[in-house]
Amino acid sequence: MSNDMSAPLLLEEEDRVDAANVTSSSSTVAILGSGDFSRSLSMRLVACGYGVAVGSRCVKRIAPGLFLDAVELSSQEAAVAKAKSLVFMALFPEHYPSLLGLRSALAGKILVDVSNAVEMNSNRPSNAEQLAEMFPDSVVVKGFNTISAWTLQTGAQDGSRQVLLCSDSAEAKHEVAQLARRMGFYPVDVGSLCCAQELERKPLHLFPSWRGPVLTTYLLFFFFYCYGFIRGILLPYIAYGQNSFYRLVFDLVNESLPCVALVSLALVYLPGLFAAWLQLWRGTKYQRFPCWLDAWLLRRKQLGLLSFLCAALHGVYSLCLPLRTITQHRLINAAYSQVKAGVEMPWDEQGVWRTDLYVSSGVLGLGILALLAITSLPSVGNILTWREFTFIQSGLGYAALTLSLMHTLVFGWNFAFSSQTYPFYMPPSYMLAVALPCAVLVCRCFLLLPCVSARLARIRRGWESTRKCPVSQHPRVRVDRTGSQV
Ligand SMILES: NC(=O)C1=CN([C@@H]2O[C@H](COP(=O)(O)OP(=O)(O)OC[C@H]3O[C@@H](n4cnc5c(N)ncnc54)[C@H](OP(=O)(O)O)[C@@H]3O)[C@@H](O)[C@H]2O)C=CC1
Ligand SMILES: [Fe+3]
Repeated sequence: MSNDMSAPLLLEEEDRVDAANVTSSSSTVAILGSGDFSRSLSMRLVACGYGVAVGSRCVKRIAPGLFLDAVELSSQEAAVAKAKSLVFMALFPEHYPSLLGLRSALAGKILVDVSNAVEMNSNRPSNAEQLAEMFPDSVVVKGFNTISAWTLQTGAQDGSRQVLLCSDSAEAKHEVAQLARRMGFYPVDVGSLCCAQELERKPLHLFPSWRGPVLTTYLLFFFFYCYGFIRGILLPYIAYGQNSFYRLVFDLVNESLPCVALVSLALVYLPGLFAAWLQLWRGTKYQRFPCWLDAWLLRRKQLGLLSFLCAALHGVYSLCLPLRTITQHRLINAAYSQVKAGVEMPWDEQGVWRTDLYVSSGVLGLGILALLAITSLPSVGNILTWREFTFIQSGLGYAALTLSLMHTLVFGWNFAFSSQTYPFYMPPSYMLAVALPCAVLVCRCFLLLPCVSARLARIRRGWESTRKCPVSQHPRVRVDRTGSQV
């Protein structure tokens, strides 16, 4: 039995056929404990046609109307006796020892452990393994712990629909999977009971894969905002006494957002380039990447989505520009001055081109980023072939990076022509922000050179292996005694 958490297996469709054979009379399920989880689970089970017997230490204490009428409320012993085979342990693991008296009654039954861990780094065995040790004549299945009582009540329309299951008994797992499927969930087999620890810790994680990307985005924003403030507001104030602190709330945020979007988009493609360079340098793909590179490669989707968020916010901010008092003030003043002086604004052919190029590249870049974000959704990505997915995420991703870079460069160029207002100020953060994307695009172009890309393709197909990984250690290539490949 596998204990590989990285390759969960969706339990087979055949369960559906078995599920259809379940009748309420033959399939009473017992639930020990009469708390929140028990109440929600019993509601769901009754709705799905199961008979339910809830076992409580004191039935009289259960408030009337708390459970559906169809649910049989009884003592723990009576509930266990009514169960055909499944017994849900809807109580906290510290209370498991109080059930030791039911050991013989529970023998041969499947105990479903729904409990969760309370701390991340405990050295103790999982709750499910402890339960299995306490009841050696029963079979323990870990599952349903990642499903909230609320999701159980609403019938899997809200919240996660996956029920992760693990057990040392394939038959027991199959039976619980069948029940989960009938309740409208997707059972996912994650292996044997030694995976229970990982399952129990799952509810303790809060967006684990987003922590690094969110922190990176936040630090980038902080950096660009501070840099823009010092160069664009503080220095002009010190040097020329020019008070432009009003720019802190809108302009500076709107200038920092595209910088963050551009740099984080470059950070999405940078680890792929590092990986390619590393493979070229090592001359083999049969060596693991350093841990930091592995972690970075795994966070590309999150970085890309955050880049899209910043770009979208920049788009919204830019659309709101005409609503600002300062914009209206400047426009009306300029028009008034021109009318007063009797001069007409000359047609600036180059300026028109620049602005159109700037707006158009920005809109196209944002559009492609939106497409990338949509295809990164599992439901959309699942219907694409690997080739289609790579084309969109890599091919179109580089197109989005190029367009965003062009948008920023043209903006800088535009600004250079209107810099009279801020003699000290040329959007400095923009100049910094374009450096990394430029480097990424240049490296990518180098990898596209025919000789380099052909060598990389040979390495990635496993045809080439050089000095860094001796041929004899190569997993796919064997050498005979004379040293030639066979
Ligand atoms: N609530 C949720 O959304 C989720 C809960 N879970 C898990 O489900 C389990 C139950 O959670 P929940 O229903 O919320 O908890 P509650 O506190 O609401 O209910 C716990 C029940 O345990 C029973 N119990 C049995 N023996 C004892 C004892 N010695 N001392 C105290 N109580 C005892 C009690 O029922 P009685 O008095 O009738 O015997 C009590 O109602 C936990 O392990 C939890 O981690 C998992 C996922 C989600
Ligand atoms: Fe812009």
